[in-house]
Amino acid sequence: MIRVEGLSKVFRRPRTFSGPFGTVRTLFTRQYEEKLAVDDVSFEIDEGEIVGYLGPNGAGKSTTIKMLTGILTPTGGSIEVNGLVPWRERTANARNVGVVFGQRSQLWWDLPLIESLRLVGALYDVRHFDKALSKVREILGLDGFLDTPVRQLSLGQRMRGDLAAAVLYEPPLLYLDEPTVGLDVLAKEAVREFIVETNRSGRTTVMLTTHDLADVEALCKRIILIDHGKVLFDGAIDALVNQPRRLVVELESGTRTYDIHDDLPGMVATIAAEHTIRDLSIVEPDLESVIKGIYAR
Ligand SMILES: Nc1ncnc2c1ncn2[C@@H]1O[C@H](COP(=O)(O)OP(=O)(O)OP(=O)(O)O)[C@@H](O)[C@H]1O
Repeated sequence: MIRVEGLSKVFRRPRTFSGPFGTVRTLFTRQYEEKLAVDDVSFEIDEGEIVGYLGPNGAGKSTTIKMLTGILTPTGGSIEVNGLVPWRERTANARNVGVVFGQRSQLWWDLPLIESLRLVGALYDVRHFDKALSKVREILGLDGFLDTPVRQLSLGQRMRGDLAAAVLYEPPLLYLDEPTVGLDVLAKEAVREFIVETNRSGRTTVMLTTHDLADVEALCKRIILIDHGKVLFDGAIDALVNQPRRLVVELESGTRTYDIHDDLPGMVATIAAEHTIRDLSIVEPDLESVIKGIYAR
């Protein structure tokens, strides 16, 4: 479904100067600095998968997604989405993908939600609009606010409207960039349920970017972790979390950690024979600490 190989993106921006006459220098020197936002990234995503594409702020996630949608042209490497090269066949590619950017709406701000959805329907040539709408309005619970202008919607309502617009034309692939950002727990739950249902009923492939690891635990079997534009991990979450528990001991010389395999009392006895143990604790491998550990490597 998605094949990415050796993908890179370099942004070139004018070098800015601070201090007295900084603005004038910026305007006249014409020096540029380069930022390698995505650096030799490769992965494949199969039909029907839900993959979490995770990384700290500035890691290169949105830049990758923008290249996958065709908004940005890569500096190097190749991308194929459903047999198409996104930036060359941008319109055809757009029909294959639904996109939600949680931080900003794709809807028309001044139009009532229903009008925005009608426009999406017309743009994407949705033949049986009423049928398509009735499917999403029920599952996303749009009824109370279909006639409200988008600018007056609460964040949770707006997100549901954006999700509706993204799936109205039944694309086989969804890119969701922080779809639960800023939502309360119930609204997050509703969005997650919608994603699961869309993936299950239509075999829709989902690539999800989020900082909320509860989203990841609820939705993804596989994650791709990136930082500084590079892939640090690509694999099953189970493999990450099914790591041994860790024993953390406070010794006089400082803190040490050990993987716990089987004989915990024996391990403690061995350590105690050589050191004075001040305190000890056992740490379960949760996703957050495992991911933090990978970033820190
Ligand atoms: N249009 C641009 N021009 C110059 N630099 C850019 C541009 N867009 C992104 N960058 C830089 O590229 C890097 C990657 O940015 P990107 O938005 O892909 O990160 P991200 O992983 O999505 O981060 P976040 O979690 O904060 O959204 C950052 O250092 C960012 O400043």
